[in-house]
Amino acid sequence: MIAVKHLHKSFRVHVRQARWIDAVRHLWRRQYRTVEAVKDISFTIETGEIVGFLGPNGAGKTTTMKMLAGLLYPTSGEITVGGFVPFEQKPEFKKMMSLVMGQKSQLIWDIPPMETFLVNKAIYDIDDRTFRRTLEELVELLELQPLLTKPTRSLSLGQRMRCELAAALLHRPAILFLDEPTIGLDVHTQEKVRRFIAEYNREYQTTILLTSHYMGDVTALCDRVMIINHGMLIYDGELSVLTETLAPYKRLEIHFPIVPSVPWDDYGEVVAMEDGKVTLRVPRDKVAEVSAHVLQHFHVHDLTIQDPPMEEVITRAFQEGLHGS
Ligand SMILES: Nc1ncnc2c1ncn2[C@@H]1O[C@H](COP(=O)(O)OP(=O)(O)OP(=O)(O)O)[C@@H](O)[C@H]1O
Repeated sequence: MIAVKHLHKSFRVHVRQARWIDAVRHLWRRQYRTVEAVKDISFTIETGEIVGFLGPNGAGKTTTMKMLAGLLYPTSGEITVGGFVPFEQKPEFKKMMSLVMGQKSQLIWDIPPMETFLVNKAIYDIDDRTFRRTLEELVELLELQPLLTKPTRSLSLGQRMRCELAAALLHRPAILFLDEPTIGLDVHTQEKVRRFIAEYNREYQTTILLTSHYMGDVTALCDRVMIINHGMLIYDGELSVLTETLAPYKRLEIHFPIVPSVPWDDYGEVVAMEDGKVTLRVPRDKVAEVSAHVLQHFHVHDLTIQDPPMEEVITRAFQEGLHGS
């Protein structure tokens, strides 16, 4: 569905002078430098996949997404999305994809969302029946009924994002680029948006590329992740493999009425010792044995086994400079 080969994008940026005298001198002779935002990345994404696109700030995620959506022209390399070359901006291409940016609204600010939906209906040439049916379904899934006729500017961030998603999906795109769709939303709304994306993908086999700084989005939605750092793809593979390779341990949280006074270091690395709770980092191959031992020898209220926090795994990926699999 999406194929990217040796993609590069560099920007020519004006160098600002720190001293005013240099700034004046360079008014006539501006200095430029080249920022290589994306350096030789290649990947393919199959129909129906949800792929997480991760990386620190400035890594090149948005630049890549904009090239995939046809908003930026690559410096070199090839992109095909659903058989189209995005920057040619063919009307058929625009009808098959949508780009949602958490930081940028496509809703018209001064009018209610319903009016933007009607504008999109005209732009995408959606017939009345299909429009009504699709809108009905999106209104129900995203709980939009009370929002449809309120001015967009009066909506909360979460309400607006739900309307953004509806606006982006009215023409039933086969491909969805989601750039930080949950940014700034409260935990409850993040959860709602996530559930919606998962359901929508299941129902329509929509191909989704998602960037997010919230690991909850990634763990809930993506089996596969691509990690980009300094414009280069450093990992492309299963999220679970990444976790197992970079964090070959699990977290054991054990709750007691009173924490027994024993050398917990013998069981694993002690991450935290709190009132009534011990958190251990235990190698994956020792987890079953340690858990069984603890349950057998102590009065335990509760014991949970968790994967290490995703933030930790991703940070390690950047530090260890992984190479694409
Ligand atoms: N229009 C532009 N002109 C000049 N430089 C740009 C432009 N757009 C992006 N860049 C630069 O390209 C690099 C990659 O930026 P990009 O926005 O793609 O990163 P990102 O991974 O999306 O970061 P974030 O998570 O902060 O959104 C950065 O160094 C950025 O400053």
